[in-house]
This record gives sequence, structure tokens and C-alpha cells, in this order.
Amino acid sequence: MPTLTFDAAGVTVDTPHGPKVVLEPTTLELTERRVAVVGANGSGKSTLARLVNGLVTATTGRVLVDGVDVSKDPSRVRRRVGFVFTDPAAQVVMPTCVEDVELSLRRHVKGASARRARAIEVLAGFGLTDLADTSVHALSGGQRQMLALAGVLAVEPAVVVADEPTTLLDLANTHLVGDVLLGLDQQLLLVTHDLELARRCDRVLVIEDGRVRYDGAPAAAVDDYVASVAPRFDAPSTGSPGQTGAEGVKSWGEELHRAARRP
Ligand SMILES: Nc1ncnc2c1ncn2[C@@H]1O[C@H](COP(=O)(O)OP(=O)(O)OP(=O)(O)O)[C@@H](O)[C@H]1O
Repeated sequence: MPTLTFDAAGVTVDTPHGPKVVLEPTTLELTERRVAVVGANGSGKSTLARLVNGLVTATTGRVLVDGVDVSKDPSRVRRRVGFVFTDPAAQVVMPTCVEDVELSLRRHVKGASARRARAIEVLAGFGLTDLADTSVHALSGGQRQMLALAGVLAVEPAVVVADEPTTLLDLANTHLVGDVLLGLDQQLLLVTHDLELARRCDRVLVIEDGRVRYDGAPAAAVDDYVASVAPRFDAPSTGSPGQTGAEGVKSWGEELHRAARRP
């Protein structure tokens, strides 16, 4: 697997009210195949993920992909790191599905007919063969996210960074896209509010207020996150009548899970 290195990497941005620390200096070495990043809205998850392909630049420290400094050689890093956005509209730009995948392949496959053949192969791998000539505007949200994934994976990146890729999808498409992402051979850095997806990863980072609050095995990390949020829910401290304290916390956890799934 590739190695994603955060070497005291932090991000501070200028705001009208002065400098704001979005991500405190963070040191991590990520070598697992599937790493999830969970945490509250605005905690700094996207910032951490975007550092990996240079969409955000570290203002302190460094981020390296297999030893290559993202800020020194961004184009080399971008060839190795594919990025999947929450909203596929951010990356599906051509009129039809096959043309969209061809666009991804423009630097990788020479010749229009070879490129078309490869694009059709890629679409087939995502179950999109029948939609090759369909307008991208006619796709469902799930189909559009699959097309975005196809475009990213067509060029065989070593790392896939996905920033809340299932947030806009219904339950069935969340499972579909989640299964595809978690089944990839590539290294996956997955920012998600879907705690079931996070639990299926190999390592989970919990981000809180711009710092890594917990880093470890999925079950323990998700439990830590749920426990950190549960007291903020407006629920009776002893749970509903007849509930044990543990059941009360569990129902908060379930509420959190439902809340996290809402767009
Ligand atoms: N360039 C910027 N200028 C000002 N504030 C910023 C900038 N980039 C990020 N922030 C702020 O930093 C915080 C962290 O943002 P980030 O997008 O990383 O959070 P997040 O955990 O991904 O949130 P969400 O789950 O809502 O997507 C937010 O409060 C955001 O508004």
C-alpha cells in the first residue's frame, strides 16, 4: 500500500476575524488499505483529506504521498491520487457517460478509437454499459456518483480520496457506492458521516475541532466518536423509562447515526 505521511501538517486560514486554525499540526502515517475519517460538521475532515492531493495546502509542516511532498510536486501526486467529491456534478462534466470517461483518459490512452474502447471497458466494470451514450443529466444520483467513480478509477490511481461520497445518495446507492469503494484494491481515504462504512475500514480517525481526537481500530474509534457526541443530544440522562443507562446512550448513538445521514 502507499504511505500517506502527515508531518506536523496544519492549516490556518485568514478570515475577516483574523487567522483561524482549521487543522492543528497533525502527524500521521497512513499505510492501511481503508482509512475512514469521521467527525462533526466543520471539524476539519475535508481539510485533512484535501491536503493529500493538494486541493488544500499545508500552512505548516508537510504532507507526502509515498515520500513525494504534495506541495513540491503536486502534478506527480495528483497522478497517484484520485479524488471523489460529495457531489458528482463537481466532476462529471461531459455530455454523455462515455465521453466523460474518455475525458479522464485523455492523457493516458492515445487515439480516439482506443480511448473509446477503453472507456467502454471502464463503464462495463461499473455496470454502466447500457448508459454509455446516455446524457449525464438523465442519470440518477447513484448512477452519476458511479460515473464519477469510473472517471477517477479509469486512470488507475494508487490512492482514492473520497470526501463524503455517499452523503447525497439514498440507502441502496449508499450501499452500492460504499461497497465499490471499500472493495477497491487501491488505498482509500474515506471522509464519511456513515458510521457503518467507517466500521468496515481498517483504521478510523476521529476529528474534533481541527485535531485528531482518536486514531485506531474502527469499532473503538466509532464508539469514541458516538460517546463524544451523545451527551450533546437533548435526551433524558437516564434514557426512556425502562431503559438502562447503556440503552439510553445506544439510542443517542442511533439518533446520531440518523442525524449524520441527513444531507
Ligand atoms: N478557506 C477557508 N476559509 C475560512 N474557513 C475555512 C476555510 N476552509 C475551511 N474553513 C473552515 O474550517 C472548518 C473545517 O472545515 P472542513 O471543510 O475541513 O470541515 P469538515 O469536517 O469536512 O465539515 P463537513 O462535515 O461539514 O463537510 C469549517 O468551519 C470551515 O468553515
